[in-house]
Amino acid sequence: MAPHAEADAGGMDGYSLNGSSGPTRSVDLFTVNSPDVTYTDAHIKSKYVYRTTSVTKSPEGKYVAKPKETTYDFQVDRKVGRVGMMLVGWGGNNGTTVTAGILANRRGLVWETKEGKRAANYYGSVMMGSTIKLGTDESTGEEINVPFQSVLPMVHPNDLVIGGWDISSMNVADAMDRAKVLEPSLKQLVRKEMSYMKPLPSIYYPDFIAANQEDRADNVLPGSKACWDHVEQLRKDIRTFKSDNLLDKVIVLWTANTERYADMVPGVNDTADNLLNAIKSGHEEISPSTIFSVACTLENTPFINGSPQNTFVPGAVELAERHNAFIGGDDFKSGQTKMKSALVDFLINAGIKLTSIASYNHLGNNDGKNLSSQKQFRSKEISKSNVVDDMVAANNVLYKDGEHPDHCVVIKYMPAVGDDKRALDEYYAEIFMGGHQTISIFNVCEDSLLASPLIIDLVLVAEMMTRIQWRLAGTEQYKGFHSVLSILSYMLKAPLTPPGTPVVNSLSKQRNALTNLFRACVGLQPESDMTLEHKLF
Ligand SMILES: NC(=O)c1ccc[n+]([C@@H]2O[C@H](COP(=O)([O-])OP(=O)(O)OC[C@H]3O[C@@H](n4cnc5c(N)ncnc54)[C@H](O)[C@@H]3O)[C@@H](O)[C@H]2O)c1
Ligand SMILES: O=P([O-])([O-])O[C@@H]1[C@@H](O)[C@H](O)[C@@H](O)[C@H](O)[C@@H]1O
Repeated sequence: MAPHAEADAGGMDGYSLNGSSGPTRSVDLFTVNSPDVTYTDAHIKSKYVYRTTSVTKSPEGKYVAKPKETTYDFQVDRKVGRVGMMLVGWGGNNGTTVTAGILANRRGLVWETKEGKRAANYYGSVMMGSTIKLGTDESTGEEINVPFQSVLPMVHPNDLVIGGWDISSMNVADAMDRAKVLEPSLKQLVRKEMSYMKPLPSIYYPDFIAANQEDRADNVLPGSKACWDHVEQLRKDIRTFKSDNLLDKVIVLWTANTERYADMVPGVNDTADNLLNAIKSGHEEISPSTIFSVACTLENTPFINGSPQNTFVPGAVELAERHNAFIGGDDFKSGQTKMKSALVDFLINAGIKLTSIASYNHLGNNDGKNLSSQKQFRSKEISKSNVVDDMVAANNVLYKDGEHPDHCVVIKYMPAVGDDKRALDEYYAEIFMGGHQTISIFNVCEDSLLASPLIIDLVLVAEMMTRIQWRLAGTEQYKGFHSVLSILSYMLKAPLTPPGTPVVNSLSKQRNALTNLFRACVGLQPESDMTLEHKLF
């Protein structure tokens, strides 16, 4: 097996060497009994009536709301196949942590901590750790909830074959030590397997990440700016990883350092053809993450950006659309911002006028070190700041056009705290009759233990989307979803959406979109939570 690929995990799938077992594989937990749903060995086929409300404005300025129905046919490929996950930045805190976590779950490991035994789990993964309401028990009326991962035939994270790249040559076990995230008692149980895992050399363009990262860069391909050889090498790496591990498909995910924003340069990154030509001519404004995006698109391999930089320049999006390749991003929504997108949703939808948000955090990991450089911080400041825009704009009762809460984002690098990020937030709001409400939050968490489950969710949902097709009822041709996977938004701070479509940051709306798409694929209507059955009798 190729050295960079995951060494033989040693453990057996789904069984434990220590008596516990990881999350069950909730396959075939339920079927839908409906004339609109057909199950074959190969597919789940559903007919779905999508109901929306279209609004127009009358000459008198009144809104006119009109119910609208569109009927779609969905088709889900039930064959999961062998799936690979290639991480860019595999040797980082997130990369090593998610790798150790998957190995520990695969083997159902249990380890000692000062608070006693701990068992492997997938807490923090919405797919593996949460449920959705299936319906109501016909006889008792109680809610029936099922694991999110059971709604559609998804790849189980325990089965992911892991590989990737890093500009640091350190093997993934030693890099796990460097990350200082996991308990020594756990690390010793996965160390041997991870010591065989060696990141592939990557592309390193110093100008895009902090200068303080240079001392890690001992595993780099020749060339310090864009060149076509880099695209071809990454494509070859993906093909080799796929063939060496007998994979049916690979998902590539960027969890490498935050890059500075790339300038938008007409004639360079504004169109697909210009971008391809700019790479061939070695233009200095093409970032490593955009090179990865182009390479993945040309290999028809989904590429997800877990960092805040503008990887998906217009040319990269157009290229993905041209090749019907999937892309998604940006920036894992892990802790402080996830909380913000829920709290702001609650406050504003409760009619409370949020007037200022002060978001401060400090952390001492390598991500924090990279973000201590202004240009890289600016990328993060943008993704952390825009998360309230849609919720504010949706409430014209509280906010006049253009009015919005004050919002500041501060990130400081404090080596002493390592990966244990401290997030301090103050939310200040106007309430009834001139009153004020101040909400202060102090949130301490190992940043990588929040981000790693999101990596799993992003890979699982992106892989699932490669097996879902749709057509308008009555037409012949099924096709895939738009190249830009906005359905991934729940896991991301700055959701990338198809050009010209709105960005939704509200955490509840994002989760509803994910839930209801999965329900639609098995012919179920959205859960309205009206529970009329408990009100009309
Ligand atoms: N909670 C979180 O951890 C969180 C949340 C949101 C976003 N992020 C983002 O995820 C990314 C990774 O976070 P982390 O804590 O793992 O950081 P990290 O610094 O520990 O890991 C990044 C890794 O990327 C490698 N790298 C840098 N440039 C590379 C390149 N061109 N090719 C391949 N490897 C490269 C580095 O050597 C390092 O090992 C950062 O951009 C961070 O902002 C993290
Ligand atoms: O917790 P969150 O708001 O999603 O975002 C985190 C920031 O608070 C932190 O400063 C940064 O280093 C992480 O990469 C991550 O982006």
